[in-house]
Amino acid sequence: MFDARKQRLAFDATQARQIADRRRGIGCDQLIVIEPSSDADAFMRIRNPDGSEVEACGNATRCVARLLLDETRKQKVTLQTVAGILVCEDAGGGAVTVDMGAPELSWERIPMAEAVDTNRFTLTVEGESLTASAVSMGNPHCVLFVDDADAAPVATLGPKIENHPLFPRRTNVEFVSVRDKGYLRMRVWERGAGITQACGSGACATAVAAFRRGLTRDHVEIELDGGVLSITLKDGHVFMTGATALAYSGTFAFDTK
Ligand SMILES: N[C@H](CCC[C@H](N)C(=O)O)C(=O)O
Repeated sequence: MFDARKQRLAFDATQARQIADRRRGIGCDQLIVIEPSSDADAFMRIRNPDGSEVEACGNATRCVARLLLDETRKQKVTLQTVAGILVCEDAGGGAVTVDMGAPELSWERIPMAEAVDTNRFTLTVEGESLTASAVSMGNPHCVLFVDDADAAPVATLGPKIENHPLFPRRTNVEFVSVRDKGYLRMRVWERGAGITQACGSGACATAVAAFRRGLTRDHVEIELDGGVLSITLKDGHVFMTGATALAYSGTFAFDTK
């Protein structure tokens, strides 16, 4: 995460790839640059390790919000992304609640390449028919409900679905098993990043997809490899709460020389 509010700092796709590449750079799932904003407390620019600039990153939103809440001592801050403005609130004990906005459920706005019922559609991958759901939280998500997420072929099936022709802007892929109506286990293959420990926007998309299928209630705990997120669906919005383990010694700026 680079704090560029005090100086004009920008990374192109090549530089983002170099920084995010674990073999040569800092190594990360997303590169986040905090920029000034005239419409919110800050602008958050999000790049995947492959250099692609994306619309949402739930976990980064919580981390940047933590930084701003600590710095401003406010109870609530706003963060602008290319997809809109998010309201983030101190949830106590170091946790942050983000209003991730309203999910997008129409196939055209996910986006998908053809008309499907995004609640339940068939995806054919190398001759195998899979049943899936699709949700956008600003970024696209393809959610598959499986018997055991821990046994799901995330590393082999994830990239095939990420790059499936049905998703013209690619997609994040969630493999989910239902423990009960209030608890889900989720693993993720992220667009432009691969397998990660957690995907906040993916957890939000999963909660929406599960609720639409009648598998869960409107509040659910989602267990990811990196920890548990609490998701609440209320008034058409998706609220995500989770603790932040932010290793930062105050704000810092990147030397652009
Ligand atoms: N790979 C995602 C962006 C980061 C999402 C994830 N890290 C999160 O916490 O939401 C995409 O291309 O849409």
